[in-house]
Amino acid sequence: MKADDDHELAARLANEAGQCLLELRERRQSEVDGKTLGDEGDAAAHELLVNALAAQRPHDAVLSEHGEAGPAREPAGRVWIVDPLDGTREFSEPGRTDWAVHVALAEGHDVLASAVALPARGLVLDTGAPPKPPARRAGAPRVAVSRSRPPEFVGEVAAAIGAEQVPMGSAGAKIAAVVLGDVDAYVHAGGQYEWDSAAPIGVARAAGLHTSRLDGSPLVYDRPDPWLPDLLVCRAELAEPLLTALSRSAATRPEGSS
Ligand SMILES: Nc1ncnc2c1ncn2[C@@H]1O[C@H](COP(=O)(O)O)[C@@H](OP(=O)(O)O)[C@H]1O
Repeated sequence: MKADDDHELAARLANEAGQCLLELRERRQSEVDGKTLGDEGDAAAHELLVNALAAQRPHDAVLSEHGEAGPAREPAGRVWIVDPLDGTREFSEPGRTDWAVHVALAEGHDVLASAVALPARGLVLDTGAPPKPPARRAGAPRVAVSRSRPPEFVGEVAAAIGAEQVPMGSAGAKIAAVVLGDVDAYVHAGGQYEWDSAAPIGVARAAGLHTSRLDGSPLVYDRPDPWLPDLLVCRAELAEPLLTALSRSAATRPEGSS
C-alpha cells in the first residue's frame, strides 16, 4: 500500500462525510431543533467514516469522537483518528461555515496523512497537496480563539504581541483559517481530545506552520488517553514571540500558583 493512497483516502472520506452533512443539514434544519440536528449529523458522519474505513482499511484501528472501531489499537500502530463533525454547535446554527470533518491516519504516535473538509465553504485541505499559506496580510496579527470557551489568558498573550482576537467555532476551521491566511495563529487551552486536532494539525504541519503544545512541546497522538487539552498553531515567524508570551502568562503557570 502506498502512502499516497492514505492521503487520497483521507481527502475522499472527509469530502464524502462533508457532503452527507450538507445534505442532512439542508433536509433536516427546518424539522428539528439544533441539538437534534447536531446529534444526527455526528451519528451519520461517524457511521459513514467507520463503514468506509472498515471496507478500505480493514486492518487499521479507528478512534472516533464517537467510539473505537475496527481491530484493537496496537502500540504505535496504524490508527485512523477521526472527528466526524467538529464544531457541532456551529453546524446546527443556520448559515455558519465554521464546522469541519477530520480524517487523520497516525502511526508511531504521529500524523502520517490527513484531511480536513470545510463542507460549507466547499473546501477540502489535505496532506497530499497541502496549500501554501499566503503572505501575511497587513495590520495587527489575528489570533483565532474558541467562540464559546476562549481561554482567559489569551487577552494578555494577544496584547503582548499586539494581536487582535478572532472568535470562531471548530478546531478544524480555526486551524484551516491559519493555513488559508485568514488568521495568523490559533491558541487553545482548557480541554480537547486527539480527534479535535489530529487531522488539521497534520495539514498545518504539511503546510509549513508551527504546531505544538502551549509550552512548546510536541503534540503526540494515539496515546492510551486521548485527552490533549491545549495547542498552538501559527505562522512560523510568530512561534517565538507567541511561545515567549505564553511562557510569561497564566497559560503555562502551574495550577494554583499566581
Ligand atoms: N474545554 C473543553 N473540553 C473538551 N472539549 C473541548 C473544550 N473546548 C473545546 N472543545 C472541543 O473542541 C472542539 C472545538 O471547540 P471550539 O469550537 O470551542 O473551539 C469542539 O469539538 P466538537 O464540536 O467536535 O464537540 C469542542 O467540543
